[in-house]
Amino acid sequence: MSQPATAPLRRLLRYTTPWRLRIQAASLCSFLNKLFDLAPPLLIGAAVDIVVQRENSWFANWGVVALEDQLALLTFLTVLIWGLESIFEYAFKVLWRNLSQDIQHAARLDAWAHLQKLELAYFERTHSGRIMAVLNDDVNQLERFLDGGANELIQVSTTVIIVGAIFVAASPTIALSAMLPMPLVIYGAFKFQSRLEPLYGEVRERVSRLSSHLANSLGGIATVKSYVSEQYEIEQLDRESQQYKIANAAAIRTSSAFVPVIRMVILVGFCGTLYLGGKMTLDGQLDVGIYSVLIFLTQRLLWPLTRLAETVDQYQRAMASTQRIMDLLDTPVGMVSGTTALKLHPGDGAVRFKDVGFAYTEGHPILRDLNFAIEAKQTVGVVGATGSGKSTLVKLLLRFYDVTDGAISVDGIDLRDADLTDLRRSIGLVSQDVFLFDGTIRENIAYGSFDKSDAEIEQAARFAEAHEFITRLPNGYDTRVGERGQRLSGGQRQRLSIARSILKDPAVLILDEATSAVDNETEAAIQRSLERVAHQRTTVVIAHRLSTVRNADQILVLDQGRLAEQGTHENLLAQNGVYAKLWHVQTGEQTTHDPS
Ligand SMILES: Nc1ncnc2c1ncn2[C@@H]1O[C@H](COP(=O)(O)OP(=O)(O)OP(=O)(O)O)[C@@H](O)[C@H]1O
Repeated sequence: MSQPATAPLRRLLRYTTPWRLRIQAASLCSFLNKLFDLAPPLLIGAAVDIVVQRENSWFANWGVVALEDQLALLTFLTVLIWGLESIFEYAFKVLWRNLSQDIQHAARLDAWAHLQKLELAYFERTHSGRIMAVLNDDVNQLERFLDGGANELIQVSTTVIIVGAIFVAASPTIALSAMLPMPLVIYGAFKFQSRLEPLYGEVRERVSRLSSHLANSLGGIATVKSYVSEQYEIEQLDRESQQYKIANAAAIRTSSAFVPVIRMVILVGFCGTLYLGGKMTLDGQLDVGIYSVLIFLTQRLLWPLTRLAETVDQYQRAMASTQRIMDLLDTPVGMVSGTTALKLHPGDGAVRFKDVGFAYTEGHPILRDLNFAIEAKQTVGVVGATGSGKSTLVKLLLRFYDVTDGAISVDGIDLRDADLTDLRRSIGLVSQDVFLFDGTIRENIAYGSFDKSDAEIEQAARFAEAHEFITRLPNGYDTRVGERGQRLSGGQRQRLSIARSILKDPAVLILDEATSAVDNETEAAIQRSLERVAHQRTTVVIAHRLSTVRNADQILVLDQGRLAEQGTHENLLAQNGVYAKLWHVQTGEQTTHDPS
């Protein structure tokens, strides 16, 4: 959720406070560079003045009477001014470019760091493409503006002020005619700006939809191919891309009109200077030197003002991007860590659910009145029909979400009071959806346990019965697994994920359908390694196949979010309820307790 719309420039200035001194230095260099850049017309005026007025020239009035000395002074001033102009040009370029690099780096990193703090629910309601658009496009847009646009803005303003001042000093009448169109130009620029703002907002929106679409389709490329939906996907992208094109076309139509309009308005001022100044010079009311200065300066005014459109344009885009970056940075963190340390070691980890209720959306409870306790080192099976809330229960234990009612505690500490990092470090999750990062096997096993040695990584792999297949791979532990581990089989991926959990050495291990997607042989191997790992820690096993949890210390049977039954396999069969029915369906067995 974004904060109330504060002006983006103000938000940018607040964000860039640490760089304020450097921004001021860069702005000063931009100003000084423009100041010296505007001096050559004055030098031309002085040259004309020397050759026309000779001993009555401006220089002569300052005490330099000899013509040769006047020319020498003019040459010296030219070298000095051009030298200073070059020095300040170098300085402002280096300063602005380095600033733009530092700020874009910080913005990207801050946004990424803030994203890491946001709760799972944020990612469920926000498209990944939209997030990527902020981290890439918006940050780059800001970088481009700081790289060139900020300097442009300062230099255009400097030009208008200095040229205006020279005109007023030279001849208020001509200044009036030259500057007459200026309010119109500035009004026009702001008018354009306000018209462009929503248009660019729309363009940004379309870009993010386009990225979302791409990210989504690429993620499901195997499904696209298996359903032969390539043409459909092309048409979908065509539609999104068309929308982007249309949004851009509207922005282009408006922004393109600016330069021609401005040029024609400035022409009025230029003609005024030419005609009025010429007439006054002919009448002897204006020095010929000053007349030439004014002519050249009007030219100097023309181009920066025609570029004003581009600059305003760039500014506008940068502000739209800033708004989105700042919105992301200001997104409140919905899941605040508690302060109680929770240093669990294998052998600890008694879990208690007390009157727990939970709803993803208000009014639609998924879990209701859950009451159960898991002793430390116990293995607990959680079973129930699809959609009964098994995975949700695990998500609550990891505190991906907070309970709506009741409380969950580990070793007597309410999860909401516990330090979140401690809590998640104490819990290992092996789920059906294994996620491997695009890196080596070694990096993937060590993910989250970055300080572990190669020997420990290998030992974890042996425990997970993964070592053998890893050593058969061309580069062993250094084999790259590809994006999302695509180059490995499902069973291999699952074994790596188990190795990762073993290396983490958590007090509480959660297996969410960990073996449901693998063949019998792999399942047996995985079961063996899991049993080895499970016996010394609290383990929660979610399974559809009841045989997986048959030996658990207790089994929780969920039915539409409620705890329908609870007990050991034998107890539950004896109860002849939901569990017993499921067992019969899965095994085809009748039990001695079955009265039918
Ligand atoms: N992020 C979510 N937002 C909204 N509803 C959700 C979310 N995740 C799950 N649900 C809903 O919660 C209910 C329980 O889902 P859950 O994944 O916990 O069931 P499950 O018992 O693990 O199912 P399965 O055995 O199919 O994995 C389902 O009705 C599901 O639609």
